[in-house]
Amino acid sequence: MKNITIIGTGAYGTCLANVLADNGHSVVMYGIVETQVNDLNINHKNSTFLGDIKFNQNIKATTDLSAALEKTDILILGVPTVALKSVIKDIIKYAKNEMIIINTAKGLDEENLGLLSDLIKREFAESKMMKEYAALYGPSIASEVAQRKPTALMLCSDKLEVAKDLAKIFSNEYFYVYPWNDLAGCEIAAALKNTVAIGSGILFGFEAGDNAQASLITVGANEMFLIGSQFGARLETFFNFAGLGDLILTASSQKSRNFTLGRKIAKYNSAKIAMENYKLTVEGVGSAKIAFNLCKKYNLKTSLFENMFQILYNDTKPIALINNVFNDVKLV
Ligand SMILES: NC(=O)C1=CN([C@@H]2O[C@H](COP(=O)(O)OP(=O)(O)OC[C@H]3O[C@@H](n4cnc5c(N)ncnc54)[C@H](OP(=O)(O)O)[C@@H]3O)[C@@H](O)[C@H]2O)C=CC1
Ligand SMILES: O=C(CO)COP(=O)(O)O
Repeated sequence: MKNITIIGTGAYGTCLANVLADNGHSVVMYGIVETQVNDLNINHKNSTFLGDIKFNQNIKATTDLSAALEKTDILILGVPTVALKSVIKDIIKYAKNEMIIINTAKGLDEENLGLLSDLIKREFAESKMMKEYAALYGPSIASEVAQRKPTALMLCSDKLEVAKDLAKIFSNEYFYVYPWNDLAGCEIAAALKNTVAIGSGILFGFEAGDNAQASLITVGANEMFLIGSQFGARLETFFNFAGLGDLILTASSQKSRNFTLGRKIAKYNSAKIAMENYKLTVEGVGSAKIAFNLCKKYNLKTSLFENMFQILYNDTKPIALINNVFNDVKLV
């Protein structure tokens, strides 16, 4: 049994804490909001993010990072991409021993137009506190995981043996975790599917039809691979749970925040107004900008990512997506 620390008391961190506590591990969550920490310790709930769902009573939560890192074997990063750098700096300050780091944030490194794994490895390098790096990706809406509904994912690490060992720690009768070693492919797929989901939500909001939505998801999958191949991503990854699975889920489920933002963009006929009115974590906005800049850097022609950038950052009317996205598509 492992000592596992989860950074962030948000939706995803909490549902993973539940899986790991169900598997008999010792789980401590670190959060910055005292009411959330108290809610977890006293009521075994996370009312802010997951309503009335009751969690495993063995989960402990704290606002004391030093205490949270007392005996950590495995550290799970459960905060959004924008918070990663500052969180890692704090972790290094209080870390007591070498840890396996598992990232769950679905994003990319905006500053260096690179992978989050490279950013995280770089941030930890000098401290020598990172024993191994891995990431958990796949179709896993937090509320469903929290309700112990069947979910299948990929545990990715450059080293397949490490991925196999970690997959066992997460796996149980409702959480099916498969080892995989194409980290670049999983990360690109995880980050970019969110932008595709916003686009799919826009089409849904405009009642463009199921044909259009399925076609948009297809364009998205092709362009995700095109961008991913610049990082050495493998085509197979775009068919596994981290690739196809998460793309289908996020680009079609009304439980997805990215898809929901897209619906609101259609409703308000403006991305700017929609974003002002929707304050939940939506990773696809940042990914759209990074994808656009990656395409410029590598001289790639994409239709969906170009249109999504214009809609999200230049207040182009969202109807442009329907008008433009199927013109001159490049398929793999
Ligand atoms: N929700 C889901 O279904 C899934 C999410 N993910 C990914 O997981 C990542 C986290 O998402 P999710 O849990 O949904 O996000 P939420 O918005 O639900 O929660 C984020 C949590 O991180 C906390 N946080 C933010 N900054 C810091 C910080 N500096 N130190 C400590 N805690 C901090 C937030 O605190 P505060 O409340 O104060 O903002 C909040 O508790 C995202 O990249 C997302 O894409 C992956 C799979 C599924
Ligand atoms: O990544 C997710 C499911 O796998 C969660 O999607 P949203 O962030 O769009 O809610």
